[in-house]
Amino acid sequence: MGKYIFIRHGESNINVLGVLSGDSDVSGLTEKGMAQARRTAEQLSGIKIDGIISSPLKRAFETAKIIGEVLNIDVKTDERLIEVNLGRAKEKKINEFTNPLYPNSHITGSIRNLIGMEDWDDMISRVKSAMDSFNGKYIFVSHSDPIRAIASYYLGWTEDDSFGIDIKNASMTVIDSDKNKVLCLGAINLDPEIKKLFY
Ligand SMILES: O=C(O)[C@H](O)COP(=O)(O)O
Repeated sequence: MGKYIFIRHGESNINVLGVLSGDSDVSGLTEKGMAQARRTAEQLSGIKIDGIISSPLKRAFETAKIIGEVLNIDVKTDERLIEVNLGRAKEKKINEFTNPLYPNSHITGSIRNLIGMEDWDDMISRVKSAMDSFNGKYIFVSHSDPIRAIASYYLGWTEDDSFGIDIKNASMTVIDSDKNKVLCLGAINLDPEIKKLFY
């Protein structure tokens, strides 16, 4: 356990198509996604951490490599940080599965089982397992759903409670698991008071 800076990868080619990625690995970063990753790396310059752990998917690993180059830290990958398994929704248009009253939103729990999507609690368990394996101060580069899920867990929220959370590309969500606290959620500018915890 310790302090974790969860970073969603930068914008990917599939993100811009309005297509659900899931654990698909067909998509790397756009030029904008690379610029987002570089901007986030600059926010983090000067921190002292124990490592960078990344989802093995190309869009996340490319983001982690950009951050690692700026911070001069090698990147390790861990499958437990991979994006949610979307079942039959993988690589399909987002709005085929979201509530038609709320286009471009999240697939909600009731549909999860119907399409064979990974269970919300299972997703939380695997991210927590990764945190248990890396004790200290880490950057975890991951994806929209796992970050929203682990933040909701530490906020004491359900999946429905978190429906309004939109984890932006290359944004930072900082969790202090020793204190069971979410210090920031989807931030693109890191609060200096939070950054001090990583010196
Ligand atoms: O498309 C998806 O699976 C999610 O909505 C976003 O996934 P990503 O964070 O890997 O882009």
